[in-house]
Amino acid sequence: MKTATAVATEEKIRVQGVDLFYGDNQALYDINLSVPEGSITAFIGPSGCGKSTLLRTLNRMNDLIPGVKITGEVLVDGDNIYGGDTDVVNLRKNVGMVFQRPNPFPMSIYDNIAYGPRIHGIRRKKDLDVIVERSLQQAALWEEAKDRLHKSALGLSGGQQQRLCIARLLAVEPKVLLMDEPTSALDPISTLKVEELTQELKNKYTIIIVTHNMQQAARISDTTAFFLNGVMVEHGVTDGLFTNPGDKRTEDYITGRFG
Ligand SMILES: Nc1ncnc2c1ncn2[C@@H]1O[C@H](COP(=O)(O)OP(=O)(O)OP(=O)(O)O)[C@@H](O)[C@H]1O
Repeated sequence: MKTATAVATEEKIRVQGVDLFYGDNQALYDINLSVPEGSITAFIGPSGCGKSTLLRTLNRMNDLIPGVKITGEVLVDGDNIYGGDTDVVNLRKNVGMVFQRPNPFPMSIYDNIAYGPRIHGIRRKKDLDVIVERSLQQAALWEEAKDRLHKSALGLSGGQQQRLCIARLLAVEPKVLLMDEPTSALDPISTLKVEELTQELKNKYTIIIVTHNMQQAARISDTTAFFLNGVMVEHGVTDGLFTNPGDKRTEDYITGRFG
C-alpha cells in the first residue's frame, strides 16, 4: 500500500538528548531522532519500552502527568517546545494526537469537528460548514457522515469514530499528527481505512504512529524506530530495518524471538 514518498528533505521534528523520568523511574534514555516533513515514522518495540512516552513528549502531553521530569530538547520547526515561551495550547493545535480508543465528544458529528475551530475563534456558520465538510472529506468520512451531521457522534461505529477523531484534528489544521496505536481497537476493514488514510495525509502532514503491529509499520511507514527498555535501538528506512536490521536486538524482535 505504501506509495512513493515525495522527497522529504525538511526536518520537522528533532529530538535531542531526551531523558524522561516518572518520579525516580527513568523511562527514556538519551533519545535522538530526526523526523522529516511529510513522512510517516513508526515507533515499534515491546510493551513498556517507552513508545507512548516519547510520542507524548512531542506535544508535551506528559506535562499533564504529575512527577514527570524531562531533560534535553524537542524541536518542532526548529523551536524548542520545552523552551520557556512555548504556548502549549498552540503547540497541541499544531501537533495533534489520536489515541488508541476513539474518544469523540458526546455531541453531534458537526459539533465535534467545529469544536476546535470555535475555540480558536471561528464563529460564522458558513466558515464552520466549510471546515466541517473539508475535514470529513480529508478523513474519508464525508460520504458516510454527510446525512447525519447533526446526529450524535456516539452513534458511529468504532472505525468511523476514529476517522471522526482524525477529522477533528484536521479541522484545526495541524502540521503533525501523533497516532498512538490508532487501529488497535478497530476491526480489519476499519484498520485498512485508517491505514489508507495515513497514505493520503502523509504528504500534507508529518505523521508519527505507535504500533504493535509490525506488518502495519512495514505497510505504511517510511522510517521505523525500534525501542527497547527506554532506549532507541535503531531508526532507519522501514524496508531496510525489516529486511536487514542493523542491530541484533532489532532482528530478535522483528523475527519474534522476544517481545
Ligand atoms: N503515567 C505514568 N506514570 C508512571 N510511569 C509510567 C506512566 N506511563 C508510563 N510509565 C512507565 O514508563 C515506561 C514506558 O511506558 P510507555 O507506556 O511509554 O511504553 P509503551 O512502549 O508505549 O508500552 P505499550 O506498548 O504497552 O503501550 C513503562 O515502564 C511504564 O510503566
